[in-house]
Amino acid sequence: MEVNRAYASKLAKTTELFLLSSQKTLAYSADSLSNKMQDSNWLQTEANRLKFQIDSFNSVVISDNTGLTKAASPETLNLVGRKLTSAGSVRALEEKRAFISEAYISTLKNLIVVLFSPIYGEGQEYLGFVSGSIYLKDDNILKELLGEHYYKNGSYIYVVDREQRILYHPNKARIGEIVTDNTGMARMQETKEGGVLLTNSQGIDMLAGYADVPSTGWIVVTQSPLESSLLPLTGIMEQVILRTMPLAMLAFIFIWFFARAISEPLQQLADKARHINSPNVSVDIENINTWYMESLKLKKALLSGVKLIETQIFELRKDADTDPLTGADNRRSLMFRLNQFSVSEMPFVVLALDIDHFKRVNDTFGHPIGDEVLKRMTDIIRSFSRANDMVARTGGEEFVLVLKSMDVKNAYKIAERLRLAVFEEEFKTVGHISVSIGIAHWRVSDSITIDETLSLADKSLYQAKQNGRNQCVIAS
Ligand SMILES: Nc1nc2c(ncn2[C@@H]2O[C@H](COP(=O)(O)OP(=O)(O)OP(=O)(O)O)[C@@H](O)[C@H]2O)c(=O)[nH]1
Repeated sequence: MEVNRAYASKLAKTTELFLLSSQKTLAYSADSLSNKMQDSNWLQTEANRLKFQIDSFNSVVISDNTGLTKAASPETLNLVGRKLTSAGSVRALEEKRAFISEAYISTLKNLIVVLFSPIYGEGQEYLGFVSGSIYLKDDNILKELLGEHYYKNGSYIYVVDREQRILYHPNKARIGEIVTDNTGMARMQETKEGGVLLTNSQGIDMLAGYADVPSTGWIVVTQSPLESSLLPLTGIMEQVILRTMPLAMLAFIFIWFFARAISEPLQQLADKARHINSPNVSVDIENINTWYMESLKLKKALLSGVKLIETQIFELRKDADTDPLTGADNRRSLMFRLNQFSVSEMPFVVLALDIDHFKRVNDTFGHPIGDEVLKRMTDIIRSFSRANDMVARTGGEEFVLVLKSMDVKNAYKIAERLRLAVFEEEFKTVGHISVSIGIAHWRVSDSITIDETLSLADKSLYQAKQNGRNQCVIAS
């Protein structure tokens, strides 16, 4: 755009110079004719000189103050003796001063621009004018200057006057046309010189540079298609992309690896956080490779969270499985373990134990003392259990001792020893008490359920109570 502006500016200045010097030539000639208006030979010679000495004008006319042609060159125009009625001539006679006309259609039907210079006599009386016409469509210096430019990339030059009439254009047919559909025209008329991105009458985007010719108000426009201006850039862009591609790929791969290395421990930690209740989650978290400080901090936070949860779960589980007074397992826990034994076909013996006349203990010594008896009783029963056996409190003063992998005979011996141990115990405040024990055996070969086994043990216990208490009874 700037290149176009500079070129348009140069052309506009050259045009201005040409017009001013042409006008000076006419003015000088007009001066020399002040006392020669009656000499038609002289006038014709002068007209020929102006026409043929330089190529500024396509025709030269010398008129008197009535518009009558006194001399015209080339003579083939046959204007001598004819009255001039064209717009320029009428204006020249009226204004009696030097000026450059707007473009108009001449008497001879040419599209012309005419330079007028008045002729004054020695007493300053108006005698007529000398005019030089430039035919916009024919050859002349101005056409050489403005009309002929050859570009390969679709650039071209045109000139418009104040009325936006085209004076020069590579397409001759358009000369004389008024431009109406050029989006940059208003701006050009307004600012006189500059650059503008416009859409021309063919709808093509153009980068235009423009400059005005001050003496005529013409605007010289040099414009190039936007697309052809950007075309080299596209090539450069392609080259830049091609050359930077390997580096960009390398950078991309590096970033990808690095991002993966960063995200991997986070991903794994998030995965473990999602399955926080799975077994061994702490070990899994511990094994995650947290190679940078932030992930390490996250791992530690997660581990302490897991530990807290595990502790709480352990506490809750313990609460759910144990009897709060004695710390023995409760009925829920008992059933769970017995079912486990049954599934794994592990034989066991159930001792259902009930304190005799416990109501009396409570009634005599009070409930808190009764509680102490229950706790001590638990300890005694526990002292008869082995590592994988189980002590459960199943009711107020009822207990169950489960003896794993044992036959009834041995179980009975243990039950008897337990009963005696209780009987011999000196309970604090209370003194001696006794227990009754019902014994039931479970084997997979007997095909009885856990509930049936417990029920059998209860029945035997009931039998022991019926038989007078402080004794052991084996289920039949
Ligand atoms: N101190 C205390 N007493 C309890 C608890 N749970 C139940 N008991 C009492 O245990 C007693 C059970 O009485 P009973 O079922 O009549 O049986 P018993 O007096 O032991 O008589 P037999 O079993 O027939 O020998 C009741 O007095 C209950 O209040 C407890 O947690 N603490």
